[in-house]
Order: sequence, then structure tokens, then C-alpha cells
Amino acid sequence: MTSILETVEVFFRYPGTSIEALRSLTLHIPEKKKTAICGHNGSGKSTLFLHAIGIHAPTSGNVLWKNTPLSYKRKELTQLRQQIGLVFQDPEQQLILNTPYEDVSYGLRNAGIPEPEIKLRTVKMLQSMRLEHLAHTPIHHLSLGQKKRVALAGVLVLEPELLLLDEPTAYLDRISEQQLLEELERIHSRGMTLAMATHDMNLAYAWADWMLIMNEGQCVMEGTPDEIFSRTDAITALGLDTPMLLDIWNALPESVRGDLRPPKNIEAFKQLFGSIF
Ligand SMILES: Nc1ncnc2c1ncn2[C@@H]1O[C@H](COP(=O)(O)OP(=O)(O)OP(=O)(O)O)[C@@H](O)[C@H]1O
Repeated sequence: MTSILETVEVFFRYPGTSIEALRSLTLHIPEKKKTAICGHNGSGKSTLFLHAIGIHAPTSGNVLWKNTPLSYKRKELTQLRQQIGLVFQDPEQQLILNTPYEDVSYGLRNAGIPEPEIKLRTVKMLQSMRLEHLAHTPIHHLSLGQKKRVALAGVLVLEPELLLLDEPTAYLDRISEQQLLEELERIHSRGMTLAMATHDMNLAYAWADWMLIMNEGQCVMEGTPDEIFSRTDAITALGLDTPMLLDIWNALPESVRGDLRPPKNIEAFKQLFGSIF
């Protein structure tokens, strides 16, 4: 598997704190895949993302983008941030202008794109995120779910090669979550590499094709969701949940499960049950 982003023995401590937020963190984010990065609160997921776009630099160790260590010079960082998009957990941290239109066009203007193209790309992006009717509404009038969509649109419009999402489904209702996942599926099918930090093991199991488990600033497990969740004892020892569907599946008698593969989502589960019973 080719890595698009990797960290090699990265240590990092926030100024004025005594604990290493990242402790010899070595991990790879594979190109073209959908990677779920899971771990407890405080395990270092957000700090990793902030290193990926060079907001923080390691105290020691290296962050590599396409096999090349990051340069922290202003010009190179600006270029890097056009290739790696980060959607923050809290949209308030990300949205700086007054309306969705202004916010989504801001990054394009910063990237020096000509004005007519900015207009075209902004309108298209707002349409594809179902935000066109809110284009000129003050951002503080939007719901949290709408703000999250604007924050995602503002990053996607720059067409990054790697999209990092920090808890993108937190506080979203089921329909908004479903719509977001469909949008992610669309952009992934066009070739974008995705990596999502999430606490939701059900989501990680259903969504990801690769998983990284972080604990206390280190990457302690990596593999496909099937590989990760076959190690139930290790997951439980880390205080993490196993996916509910997998728990139900494992509770079924062997005679029912047979050689079938466990379903990843509720729709697949219903279909399979329909065929068994
Ligand atoms: N701005 C900051 N100043 C000081 N310490 C920080 C800061 N941000 C994070 N930390 C510390 O760094 C460690 C890693 O935090 P981080 O936010 O990266 O974890 P996380 O896995 O993203 O957590 P969560 O799931 O809660 O978002 C924690 O010990 C946290 O207290």
C-alpha cells in the first residue's frame, strides 16, 4: 500500500504541558483509501491532523507528505494546505466569514484563482452540498449541521488530494449523517483519499477500508476493520467498543452464521437475515 501521509517517530508536547500529546507516533495513511482513526479522547487524533497540515511541527521526528518531509516555510505550507484539507471538529473554529458564499470562496481567492472561476466553483460547490438556498444567509443563523456542511464545502472546493475529517458526524442527526456519508462516497469515488477521526466504532466498521487505533499519542493497531475487530480482547483492553452489528453477529449460533461474512451495516444485516430466516 502506498502512503500519502506518514509520521515517523513523532514526539510533540503542547507548550506549558507536561504530557507528550504524541509519543513516538509512527503511522501511515494509505493513498486512495478511507481510513478511520479511532481512539479515546486525548489519544492525539486532532494533534495528528494539526501536524499533517503543519499547524504544529514535531518536537522530534518527521511528518512526510508523499514520502517527503514537510517544509514549514510559509510558501510551502500554503501549497501543502491546498493538497491536504482539514475539516475541524468544531465548525466555529473554521468558519471565519459572514456567509457560506463568502466562506467557500475565501480559500479559492487565497489560492490566487481568477475571479470568474471562483464564482463558478463556489456556486457549484454550494449546490453539490445542498447549500445554495443558504448562500447569503449569515453563518450565525445556520444550524450546526448546516455549519458543518459549509466547513466541508470550504475545504472541498480546493479539491485537496487528502481530506482529513475530525469527528465529522459528531452532533449530526441520522439524516444529516447519512447525507454527509453519501457526499464522502461521491468524492472518494472521484479519487480523493479520506481519513476520519471518530469515536464511533459502528461508523468506523461500516465506513472504513483501513483503520488506525491510537492510544496515548501512539498508533497501537492498524489493519482492515475485519482484522482490527477480530482482535476483540485488544480493543476491549483499550477501553474501546466493538461494533454493535458484529456483537450481534458473533452472538448468533455457528449454524446460522455458517460461512457468511458479517454484514457491515443495518441494511446488509436486514437483507442477510431475510435470506437466513
Ligand atoms: N491546545 C492544547 N493545549 C494543551 N494541551 C492540549 C491542547 N490540545 C490538546 N492537548 C492535549 O494533547 C493530548 C492529545 O489531544 P487531542 O485533542 O489531540 O486528542 P484527540 O484524540 O483528538 O481527543 P478528542 O477525541 O477528545 O478530540 C491531550 O492530552 C490533550 O489534553
